[in-house]
Amino acid sequence: MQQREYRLLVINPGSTSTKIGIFDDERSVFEKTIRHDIEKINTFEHIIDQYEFRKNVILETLDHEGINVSKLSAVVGRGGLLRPIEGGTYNVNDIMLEDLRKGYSGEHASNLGGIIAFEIAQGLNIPSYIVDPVVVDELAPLARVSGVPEMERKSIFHALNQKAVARRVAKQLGRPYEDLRLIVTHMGGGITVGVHEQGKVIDVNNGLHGEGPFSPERAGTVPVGDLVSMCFSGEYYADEIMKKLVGNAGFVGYLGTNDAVEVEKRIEEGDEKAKLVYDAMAYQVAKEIGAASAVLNGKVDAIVLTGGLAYGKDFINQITERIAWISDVIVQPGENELQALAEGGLRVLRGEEDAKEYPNQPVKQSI
Ligand SMILES: Nc1ncnc2c1ncn2[C@@H]1O[C@H](COP(=O)(O)OP(=O)(O)O)[C@@H](O)[C@H]1O
Ligand SMILES: CCCC(=O)OP(=O)(O)O
Repeated sequence: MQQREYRLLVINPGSTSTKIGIFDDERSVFEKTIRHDIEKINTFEHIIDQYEFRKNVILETLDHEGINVSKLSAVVGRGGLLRPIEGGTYNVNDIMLEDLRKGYSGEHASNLGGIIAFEIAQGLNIPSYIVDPVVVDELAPLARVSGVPEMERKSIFHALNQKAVARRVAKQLGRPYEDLRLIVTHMGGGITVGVHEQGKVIDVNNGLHGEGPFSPERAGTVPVGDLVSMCFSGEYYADEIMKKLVGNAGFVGYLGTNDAVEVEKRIEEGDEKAKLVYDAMAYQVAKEIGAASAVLNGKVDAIVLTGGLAYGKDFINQITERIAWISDVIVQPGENELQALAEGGLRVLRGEEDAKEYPNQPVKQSI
């Protein structure tokens, strides 16, 4: 049996699931995806209200598996809607906890990653970290301009998995990530299409607050005039509109489920509405990839399709049919987030990298 140096608990709260893993150094010894029903998630008014529920689910799962947390060296969580920052591994500190609790840049399940990691680690007197949070911001100045002076485009995306998968693909292609021009499309509860150039994500749709394709639970880009009318119809409070767009749109809005497997089952049973919505999501993803290819002047080394939805064969076929003319399409279903979290923590534990202190140098705005 190989001797381990470090044992890490890694925690990845997504919009539709909580994923956890135990890593002995780089080696995964336990992984579990705990899926959450939309009905259960909808019983909580705010993301922070899910704290006890998600933490208990994690602790119960570990207990059930007979995993003794007292042997851990560190806890690493996926982080959250903080201020825009550069990528890397960050210590969970007080300012970060405050920003995660209030949702500095909005509400998303990943806000809970740092908070739960901190709570578990504190009880054990070990460090807690977050790695490449969803607010990693490497946008080019051109990509920041929205067209409305009061609004700047923001970088909110699956930074952790997009970077991890891009590096994995670079390895497969035998080239440095920094030399490649990639379009990485993560398709999970949210969908983000990132333009990777010289090792940076220079443009990406804001996967949370209404940009890009609709997703299992989010609206993506919507007709703006109609949205303004809805906001001022007198029928909704602001937080109701936000929940409609983020959480209750996409599959959930049209079909009442965030589960693509369930949608595929309905299609097989002849449900035409399910088919139209599923096909429309594939269509919108392909359209966004087409737009991303224009950012790179059509010179694209590879298009990568990843995330839970990439397991859907028909979904991937539909997207590929529309984009294969642009470049090679590489499908990497699922995600590499647990491994990426573990590796980010290990780099710091081994002294290969210093943990960054939040909020170190917030990213500059362009105008
Ligand atoms: N085998 C599969 N075939 C099709 N879709 C799948 C499959 N497995 C998971 N999915 C879908 O992927 C989506 C979740 O993706 P995931 O990346 O796990 O999301 P998140 O991390 O945002 O919770 C769900 O809609 C789920 O139904
Ligand atoms: C907030 C962008 C990242 C995201 O959408 O994550 P999930 O797909 O896990 O909800």
